[in-house]
Amino acid sequence: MSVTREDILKALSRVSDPATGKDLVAADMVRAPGFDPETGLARFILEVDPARGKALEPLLKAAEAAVSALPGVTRVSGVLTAHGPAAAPSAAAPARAARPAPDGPAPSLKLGRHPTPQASKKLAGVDRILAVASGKGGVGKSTLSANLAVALAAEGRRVGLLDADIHGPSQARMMGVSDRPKSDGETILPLHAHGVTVMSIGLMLPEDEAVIWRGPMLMGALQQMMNQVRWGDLDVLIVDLPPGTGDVQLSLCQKAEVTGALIVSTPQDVALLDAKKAVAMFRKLDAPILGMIENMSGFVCPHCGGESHIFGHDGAKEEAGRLGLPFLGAIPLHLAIRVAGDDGAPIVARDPDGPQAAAFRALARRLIGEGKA
Ligand SMILES: Nc1ncnc2c1ncn2[C@@H]1O[C@H](COP(=O)(O)OP(=O)(O)OP(=O)(O)O)[C@@H](O)[C@H]1O
Repeated sequence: MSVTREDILKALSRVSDPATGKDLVAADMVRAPGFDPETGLARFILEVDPARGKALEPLLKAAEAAVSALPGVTRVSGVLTAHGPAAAPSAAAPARAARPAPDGPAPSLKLGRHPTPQASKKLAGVDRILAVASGKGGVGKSTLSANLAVALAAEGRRVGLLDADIHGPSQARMMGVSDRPKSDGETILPLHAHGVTVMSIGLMLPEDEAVIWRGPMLMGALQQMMNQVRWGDLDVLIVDLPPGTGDVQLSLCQKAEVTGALIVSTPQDVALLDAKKAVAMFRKLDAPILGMIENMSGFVCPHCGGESHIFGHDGAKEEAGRLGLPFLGAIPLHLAIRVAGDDGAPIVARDPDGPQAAAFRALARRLIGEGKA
């Protein structure tokens, strides 16, 4: 039996928000109701005040129960999404250790709106946009993005680094920036570290605010980070993407002209399987893929200097060959790389001529040599 949009709205109009006494439809909280007759899945989004966050979980449950009672619905997926301006962090919401505490009130810019139409996919003043992506989390995307940014800057390029990993931003920690970016209400002034212009959504929002963002909210936030940050003239803007093949990746390719994607993977089969999905996504979105990079390629013992291949060896190189992509290099797994990133000075900044920086610097020189960065 098919369920219509109106059926879902009718069910949701029988659920009231206890805070206002209004039903969800009358309160204009319902977005994107939909039904998939093949799977029996009904979907909807509730757009809510971010300040109420988790307190609205029972309301979401009640809304899902109302929709699941409709004949023909076998599963329900309701999502809470936030609207409204970013608030300053509250004492009740301590920042995660990985995120430095911003030192002032949030800029008055309203982050977290739905995407708006834009005339062009070109970012004024920005020559190239490189997307750093991976299918799987934790493979070293952020480490590569930060070190590549610093390495390109060391070669004299004008480089921006945008942390678009909205649910797990780490560039503020890796690049060692903690000040709250300033804003004139129209534009956001980015920060600068190690010769790179840096911006992270993690510097703009209290941690518990973006976690409930989905779909259009993520897209809107990314669009604002691209267009409202005063990047200045850049040879290259590196975008550190979240892991996977979700809304942020899609939105970046739809809203901006990605000149090249770099796919990071460890040599393990599971990571490579996910990397293949990322490659397929960029191909579908017509974004050029510059190649694959193998991170954590071999473990270099800090004591004896010997190398062991904990996660296997050459997996990404072989996969790149199978996919018809260039293999752009292997980064060793080394304690110094992790420690430098945790300390806010990527290894290329901390020890530019050392052996661990070499692979990142070679990648930067190769991309410049090929006119890609
Ligand atoms: N080559 C390396 N040698 C040593 N440690 C590394 C290396 N690459 C990454 N790491 C460490 O592994 C952890 C995960 O790396 P990173 O945050 O860069 O991955 P990610 O793919 O961006 O993760 P996420 O999916 O959370 O965004 C970090 O602690 C980082 O310091």
